[in-house]
Formats: sequence, structure tokens, C-alpha cells
Amino acid sequence: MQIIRQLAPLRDALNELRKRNKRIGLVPTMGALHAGHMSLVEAASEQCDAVIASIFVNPTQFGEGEDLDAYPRQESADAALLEEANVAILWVPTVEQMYPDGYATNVSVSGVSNGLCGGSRPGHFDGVATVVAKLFNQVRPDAAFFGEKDYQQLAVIRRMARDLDFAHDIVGVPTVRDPDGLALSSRNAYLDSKQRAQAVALPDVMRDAAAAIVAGGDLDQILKEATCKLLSSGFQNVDYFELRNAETLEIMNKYQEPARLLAAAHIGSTRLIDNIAVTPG
Ligand SMILES: Nc1ncnc2c1ncn2[C@@H]1O[C@H](COP(=O)(O)OP(=O)(O)OP(=O)(O)O)[C@@H](O)[C@H]1O
Ligand SMILES: CC(C)(CO)[C@@H](O)C(=O)[O-]
Ligand code: BAL
Repeated sequence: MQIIRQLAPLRDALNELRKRNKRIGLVPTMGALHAGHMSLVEAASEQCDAVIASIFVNPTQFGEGEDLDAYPRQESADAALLEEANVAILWVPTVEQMYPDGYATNVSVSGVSNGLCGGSRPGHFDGVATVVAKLFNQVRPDAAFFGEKDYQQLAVIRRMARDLDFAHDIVGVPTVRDPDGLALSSRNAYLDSKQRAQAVALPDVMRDAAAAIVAGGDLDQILKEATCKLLSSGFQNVDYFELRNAETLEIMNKYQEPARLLAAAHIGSTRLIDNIAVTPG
């Protein structure tokens, strides 16, 4: 695996792959890799000939007071995992490489960015859309892989790719969970053992709420009760607990398919997100 930090050698390495007609799969990450990230790499390996993974803790998607400085950074352990998984190139740009002096351009996706994480993290999806557009231009992949764990992010990226004529495939990969149901996330590393035990309330409460919605219960009541259950299970704050159209992400006042339940809540200072499909059966 080549570890590349500058754009010129990245372009050379990619040209070599393209000369050999390799279908290139891109897996963008912020590092601190876990089995969720590795499932994106596996999907990319199955669908492409060469996998490029990127690690970049993108400052522009962190708001003031968020965990940019504390965000876990473990490049050598990450590189070992990616090498083991046969990744061809690890792209690790510097902040100066991504945002050189005088940088002044922003990609902003309206509509799907509104509310949910876009509401509780103002400016977050501008940062995500901008850096992902840059990664797409830098790598020019044939397919790019993103996790459904960040469901709104995936919707924002799909919208941006359609709107800005990125023609490559955008592939969504199902959420990988710990055996008790908690979605894997780099931020789970912030949880102490008591908080980790409490955190499982998030997927548990979401599953129960989804079942109650499908059974035809009162939607407002179900969402309110779910929020209360989270607050009584150790979560200090619930940013949102909402039913949305699974494709457009429009708010739903009444259940109909396709529907997705999405939630974000704080346990201590750690913000966790999750989402599940709301389908009969
Ligand atoms: N449990 C998971 N299952 C599938 N994909 C995941 C999972 N966790 C993260 N991903 C995906 O991996 C990619 C990189 O995500 P990122 O590096 O932010 O990791 P993360 O675990 O989501 O970290 P964070 O704690 O910042 O949310 C994204 O496309 C994200 O959706
Ligand atoms: C897509 C991404 C790598 C952009 O920085 C990030 O938001 C993430 O890790 O999900
Ligand atoms: N996992 C999405 C990136 C973020 O939370 O900033």
C-alpha cells in the first residue's frame, strides 16, 4: 500500500492504475478505523479493482466547541488495517494541502441538509460536501462508498453528486453494529464503561419506536415517549428523534413507506447518532 500525502504523487499513482484499466473505489474516512469502516473497504474491494482510502479529519465540518482537537488520531494502526485489507493507496492530505492560503470556496447543499444533524451542527454539511467534492475531484473514482450510519450525510452526498455532475456511483453500505446493537462509531471510544452500557438504549429505544410506529400507534406520542426513555436511560440531551421519508428526508407527520427513524443524543459530552428503516416485519 502506498501512503501518499501530496496531490502530485497521488495523481501519478492514480494515472498508473487508470492505464491498467483499474476500476477505482474511494472510501473517505476521518480515521480511527473500526469494523464499520472496514465494511466500506470490503464493499469497495468487491465492486472495484483498486481501493483508495482517505484519512482526513476535516476541520471545516466541526463546529465551534466540538471535538476537532480531541478527535481520535491513530494513523499507523489505521494504515496497518488498510494494508491488511489490500488497499492500494492511503491518501492522507494535510490541512494545508486541502485548504491552502486564500482558500475561499464552499459547497452548500440545501434541502436535505436542513434539520437533523444539519440543525444541531450548523455548517457541518457545508464542510462535509466541500471536502467530499474535493476528494472526488482529487481521486476521480469510479465508485465512492459511504456508511448508512451517517444517513443524512449519505443523502447530502448523493444530492451533491447529482447536482454537480459527479458521474461515478455513490454506494451506501449498511450500518455495522456491536453485538448488543450499538452502531460502531469512532466516537464510541469517548464512552467510559458505564456510558457504553447506557448507550445501547439508543438502538433499543429506536427499535421499539419503529415497531410501535409500524403497529399504527400515535406518531407524536411514540416519538415523545422514545425521547423520555432515552433521557431516563442515561442520555442527557436528545438533539432529535424523528421520522423522515427515507429518500427525500422530508419530515413525516404520518407513517408511510419508505420511512426512516433518525436520532442523535448526548451521553456525557459524547454525541451519538443512529437511524433505522421503519418497515413492517
Ligand atoms: N458502524 C458503521 N457502519 C458502516 N459505516 C460506518 C459506520 N461508522 C462509520 N461508517 C462510515 O465510515 C465513513 C467514515 O466515517 P467516520 O470516519 O466519520 O467514522 P465514524 O465512526 O462515523 O466516526 P464518528 O464518530 O465521527 O461519527 C462514513 O461513510 C461513515 O458513514
Ligand atoms: C465523509 C467524511 C470522510 C468527510 O470528511 C466524514 O464526514 C466521515 O468520515 O463520515
Ligand atoms: N461521521 C460523520 C463525521 C462527523 O461526525 O463529523
